[in-house]
Order: sequence, then structure tokens, then C-alpha cells
Amino acid sequence: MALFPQGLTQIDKRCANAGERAVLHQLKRCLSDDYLVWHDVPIGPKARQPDFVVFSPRRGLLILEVKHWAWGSLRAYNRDSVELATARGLVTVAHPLLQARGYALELNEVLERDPALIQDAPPFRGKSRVPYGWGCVLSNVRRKQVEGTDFAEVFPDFKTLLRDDLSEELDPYEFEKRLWGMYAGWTPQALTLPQRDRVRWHLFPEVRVQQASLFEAQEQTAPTLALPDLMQVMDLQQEQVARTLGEGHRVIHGPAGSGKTMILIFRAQQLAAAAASERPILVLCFNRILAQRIEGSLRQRGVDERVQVRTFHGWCQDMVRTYQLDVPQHLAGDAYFAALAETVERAVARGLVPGGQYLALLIDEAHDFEDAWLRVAARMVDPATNALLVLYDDAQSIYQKKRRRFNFASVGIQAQGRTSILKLNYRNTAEVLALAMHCAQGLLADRPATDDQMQAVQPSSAGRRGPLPVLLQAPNVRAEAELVAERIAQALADGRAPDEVAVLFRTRQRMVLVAAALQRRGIAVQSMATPGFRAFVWKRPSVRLMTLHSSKGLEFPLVVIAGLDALPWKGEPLDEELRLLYVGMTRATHELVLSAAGTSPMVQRVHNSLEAVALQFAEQEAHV
Ligand SMILES: Nc1ncnc2c1ncn2[C@@H]1O[C@H](COP(=O)(O)OP(=O)(O)OP(=O)(O)O)[C@@H](O)[C@H]1O
Repeated sequence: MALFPQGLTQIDKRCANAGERAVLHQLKRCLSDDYLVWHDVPIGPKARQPDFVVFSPRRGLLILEVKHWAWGSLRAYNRDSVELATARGLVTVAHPLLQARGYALELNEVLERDPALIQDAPPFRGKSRVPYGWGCVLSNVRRKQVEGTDFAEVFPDFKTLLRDDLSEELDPYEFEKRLWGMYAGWTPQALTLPQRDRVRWHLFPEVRVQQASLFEAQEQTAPTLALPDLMQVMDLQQEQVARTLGEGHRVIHGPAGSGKTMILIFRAQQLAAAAASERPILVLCFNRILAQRIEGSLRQRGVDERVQVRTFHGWCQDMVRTYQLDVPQHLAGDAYFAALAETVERAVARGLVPGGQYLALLIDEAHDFEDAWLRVAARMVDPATNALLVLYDDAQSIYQKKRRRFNFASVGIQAQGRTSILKLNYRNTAEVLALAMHCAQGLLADRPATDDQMQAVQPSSAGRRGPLPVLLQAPNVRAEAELVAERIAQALADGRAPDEVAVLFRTRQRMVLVAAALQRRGIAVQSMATPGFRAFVWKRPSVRLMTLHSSKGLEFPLVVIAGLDALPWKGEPLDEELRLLYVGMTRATHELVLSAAGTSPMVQRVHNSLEAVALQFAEQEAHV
């Protein structure tokens, strides 16, 4: 069966009439697995919305317009327009074939501008490799009704499907052949997977993977007209998950780097565009830097302030201000935050803070939320939409003081039958992911679970390759700081920008020496250990020194994890510290460097894992 990235049930619900539904059914019944079918989605730069887009790597792109006109209502027709008798009187509309042809030619023009999709051999040198075609379906007109009329002169048989072509009795192969007959061009070679993805990139700007940049969040860069060499789009599973989110509660489990935040941003953008109501949409996460990243990405995509992005505690502070709640003022630090959350929880339970305030609520990194926070969040969604999206990865839960046996129902989230699982990690190279997984063995074991429980999902690598991670070992902290600074200086000399580098630490204390060693080499630094530090200024180019905890949700081309010997920190359980290390390692998009002063069981563990991973890749190369 063809793949319907918007979900069959959802398309069925959105079909405008019985005709579209019959076409959907026939496409589902007759087309084989390699076809992709979209219904009524905006395509191309002008966001046209044809009824159906059918795409196959063997056959190319086909645009179908469906009209459920009764034969008796067609009063007149010519090649440009059709005159219809309707309840509103006579109405003249564009000929559906003209409409479909216009969309198809427009798309072909876009594809022909992409050198990677151009044929290089005669007879079609310079033309797009993607065959294209168009047709119309008059789903309420039978062949015998048009016999003996001039219908076929205006609706050529090879471009027009009638009700007879939608019959259950029709041989699927015959139906497929009818579709092939609608194509204007033909290339003997099937498209490769990267070419197929390039076509999706051109067709659907909303599924393009845009590298989420903290820096662009502050400084808008001018849009570039050149096409990127590497066109990244959501994979088909991501697209399917993203497009089928719909209303009601939804849960997505996915390991580090599998595109959860990307899907959240897609969804927030879609909700904002579709919402007729003025009610705000709320995005919640735990840490401030991630909130900044998400907000930046949304604003970059033109989503306005109606989508609010807050950390859970930031949102609690909003509630305290708005509803004049009392939080004990003598508290500070963790005690203050706990009291803040409890105050808001109580106020929501008593109705002092009204529930249902948000049209939709999206929670990133929900594994860092306490049960009570999730309960509060679930109550803040408008019951009319119930639109709550929860993104979860148990392996990355680093703020839970005690491991919980989690159950979504107990916090008011209906996850049954509403859960999707992503498995592919796109962020890291195969080498970085292999090391992160090797070190975190045990935490990541696939755990079968019902929809209602949290699931542990093992990531699989999307296959991008890079250098093996390295471990720098020094006799003491001073020497370690020098080694780290030297390594970063070398990376900058080789062309890395300071913004592309983050150094992660278990605690702030260890940042001081590394910051000084970098500054001595003339490298600009922003460090969380600087007295009075409040937030990073993302538009100031510099290497960033941050805690492992605050690196959550972020990514950098070069990540250094310094002070490995400080893990586990002061009697913290080993498993929890391994989780933290896993989060840190999976921040690296290209290169990962680890460093330690002296040795410790953790340093030894990483050392052993590195050897095992190096061997694994050497064996793989030998096989190739
Ligand atoms: N299909 C894809 N093709 C290429 N890159 C992708 C794809 N999906 C996601 N990415 C990239 O992978 C990176 C990780 O995505 P994202 O931050 O959304 O993951 P995540 O699941 O939220 O990760 P984490 O839980 O570790 O924060 C991003 O740079 C994103 O652009």
C-alpha cells in the first residue's frame, strides 16, 4: 500500500466530499508501497493546494484535481472553464485540468532549477529527471453518461478519470496504468533516495530540516537564494508523526537527537497558522537555554508571540504575577523553585489560576518534569481542543531526584493509542553515538512498555560518519586545562568558529582554569562560572563553558566534556551520572573530545568504551 504521510484516517476526515474519499480509497487499494500520497497540502513556493499529489521514485509526480460534479450540473464547458448549475445559480469555474496543469508546470519549473535533479544526457539534457503529470477526476460522472457527447474533446480520456475508474472491481494494475498515462514525461531511471528527498524538500518547505541556531535567534540573516548542496528533510516517519499530531493528547518518545524538538517546532508553527482563535499556544521546557533555542527557531519562521515559550518555572512566575499568588520570599535556590511550583500547583487545583487557558500546549523534554507539573500542564489546555503534545526520552531524564515508575494516565495524560516512537538519531556521527551508547550501557536497554508507561528507546544512527572521539588525560587540573585550551585553539586555527565550540563540566568550579587557559590564547569565552553570570549572549562570538545539565537540548559541532574525573559527583548514583554523561556526549554534531585530570573509575570506563568503539569501527572498515 502507498504511504500517506498525513495518515489515512486524518485524510479521510479532511476529504471535502465523497469524490475525494473515493479517490483516496482507490489510491490506497491500487498503489504499491513505493508511492507517497498527500492530500490537500500546500506545495511549492506559492503554497498551492492541489487535491492529491502522488509521487513515486519510478514514475515521478502526479497532480490530481477531483470534482464531484453531477453530470446534470455541467451546463457548458470549454478548454478553459466549466459552467455549473449550483444552488447559487450558474457559476463559472476554471477547468480542473487547467488548474492541475498549472500546479504541475509550476513544480516542474522549481525542480528544473535544482542542478542535482537535471538530466545530463540527451535527448532530455537540461530537463528535470522527475517525470510529472496531471489529471482530473470527475468522481460523480459515469462513462456511459458522456458517451456520444463532445465531453472527451474538453476532458481527454487519458487525462480524466471517471466514477467507473474508482470502482472496487477495477484491477489495481489497470488503475495504475491509467495514472501512468497522465504523465507528460518519462525517464527510464528511478530516482535515488537522496533525489526523492530533494523533491520533498522542494515540494514541502515545512518539512525542511533547518539547523536550529541559537545565534540566528538574535541576528536575522538575509535569506539566501542559492540552493544548499545538502537538502535535509524530515524522514518519512518524522513527517508522518509531525503531520498526524492532530488534536487530543499525543506522546512522542525518541532518543537524543531524533528530531523531537524539530517536530515540536513544526507543530507549533502549524497550530499558529491554523488557529482561528486568539488564545495563546504555550511551549514549556525545563531549561532556559533550550527555551531560548525554541523561541529563536519559532521567531525565525515568522511565528509571532501568540506562541509563548517558557521554562516551567518561568511560566510559574508569570502565574504568580498575574494572579497575585504568594510565594514564601525568604527562600532561595532550589527551595524557592520548589515553593514556586507548589504555589502554582495549589492555585490551579483551587481554581485561583483558571485551567484551559491555552489553545494548545507542547512540552519538550517532559522527562525532566515532575509528575505534579505534568498534571498542572494537562489542566491548562483548552478542553475543546485537548491539544497536548508531550516529548519524552527517559534516558535523558537528569533532574529527577528519585527514579519514578511513570504512568501517563496518573498525571492526566491520555497516551493510549496516541504514542509514536522515533528511533533514528540524526544529530550525532555514528562514532559519537556509538561511544555515548557504549558508556550508557544498561540505561538504554529497549524496554517493552505499554503506551501508558514511559519507554526506553535505543537510538540507531542515521549513519553520518566523523572522527572517533578522543580522551585527553592529564596529571592534574592545570595541565588538563592547558590540553583542552590547546585542542580548541587548534580547532579554531583549522577553521571552526568559536560559536561552534562548547566545553561542558560537571560543576562550575572546574570552568575557571579552562576559561583562563583559553583567554591566555586570545580566545573569547563566555563561562557560567563568571561571577554574576545570568545568561549567554548568543550574538557575541565565543567559546561557551557550561554545565552538563544546561547543555540539555542544545548541540554544537565540537563538544569537549572536561573534568571526567569529577563524575560521579559527591556520592551521586553512578547511573544518574552516566545519564548526564550521555546527554553531554549526544550534544556533539561532529567532534567529541573528553578530558580528565588523573584517573577514576569513570575515566577508566570511558577509556575502555573508547577502545571498544575504535575496534568496532576498525572491524567495520576491514569488512568494507
Ligand atoms: N530527518 C533529518 N535529517 C537530517 N537532520 C535531522 C533530521 N531530523 C533531525 N535532524 C537534526 O538532528 C538534530 C537533532 O534534532 P532535535 O534537536 O530536534 O532532536 P531531539 O530529539 O529534540 O534531541 P534531544 O532530545 O537530544 O535534545 C537537529 O540538528 C536536527 O536538525
